[in-house]
Amino acid sequence: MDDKGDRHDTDPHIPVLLRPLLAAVAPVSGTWLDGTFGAGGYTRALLDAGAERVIAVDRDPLAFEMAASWADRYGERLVKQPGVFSQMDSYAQDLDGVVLDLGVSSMQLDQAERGFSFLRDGPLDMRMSQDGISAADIVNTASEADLADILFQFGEERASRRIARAIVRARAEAPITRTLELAKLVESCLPRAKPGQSHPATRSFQALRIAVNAEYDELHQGLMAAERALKPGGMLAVVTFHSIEDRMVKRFFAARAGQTGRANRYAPELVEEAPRFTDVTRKAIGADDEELASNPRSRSARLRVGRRTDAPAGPIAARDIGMPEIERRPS
Ligand SMILES: C[S@@+](CC[C@H](N)C(=O)[O-])C[C@H]1O[C@@H](n2cnc3c(N)ncnc32)[C@H](O)[C@@H]1O
Repeated sequence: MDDKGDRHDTDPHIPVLLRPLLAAVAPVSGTWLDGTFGAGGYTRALLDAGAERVIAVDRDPLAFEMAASWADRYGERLVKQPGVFSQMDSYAQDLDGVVLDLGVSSMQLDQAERGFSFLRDGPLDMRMSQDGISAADIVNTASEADLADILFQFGEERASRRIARAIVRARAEAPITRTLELAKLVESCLPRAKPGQSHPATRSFQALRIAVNAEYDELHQGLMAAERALKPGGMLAVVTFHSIEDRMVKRFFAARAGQTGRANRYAPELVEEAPRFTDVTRKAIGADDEELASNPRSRSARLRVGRRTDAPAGPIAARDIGMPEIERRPS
């Protein structure tokens, strides 16, 4: 293990918005499901706050290995469940609470060999679950138009066409297989970042990661699965890291809280139904100054919370919560 690897075992991932999350869902009791176990920061906090049992889900097989040193302390109160949170209702029912802390963990980002980081050289992988198609598969086989759509729709990258063209030209010479190779290629298509601006490859890497792990689809399915798995009165808390995810969670709660109106100007008028969630956060909760100072990752984190009612669960269309869909943009 390299020096970064050693650091992961001792200081893996600082949980974001933990204090406001616990305050928003208090009092914690009964059975909870943590759909994004990661380094277990939320799971541990829920167990320590009074949860009798936490079902901890993660699609990354390494997540549970890293928790081996402390997880046994909780005995049968901690149930490790490898898998995806979109299937949470097949793992458990009648839950008192569900927490989702979306995206990647610091351990995943910091390990060069996982291929998530544009700052560390590694294989262009980005698979949280370590199976399925990798970022290299997409980069080397998708059409130029599809690449541009992924970068634009999933990463809000305005230079998507320019970058897609550069990728297709470069891969005609040799496949793009390393993270830094792609990062440099993206950088060559964009103006140099000014001080304080994010790295030019940030949006492209985010877009590819989202595509590789089908993250928007997981979120859409996961919100519906939580609705099916929660008992009346149960709490759903979701922490997001960028505007598209936050929009999806916001619109889901708005629609489920029985708020009428249109999800967007093309969508049909939402029908007023018995609310499936109440006590929904009016305004997303962000990090306070103390957390911002101690954990830069918290800068873009947003928390939204809702309480399940006894109204029957049901489906909601992806477009009604503003999920981006890959489709050709007019040229
Ligand atoms: C931001 S980290 C969670 C950190 C955690 N809250 C903590 O305090 O340590 C996100 C984790 O969720 C996992 N993950 C992301 N999407 C998932 C999904 N759809 N199903 C299951 N696990 C997922 C990732 O593998 C990663 O380990």
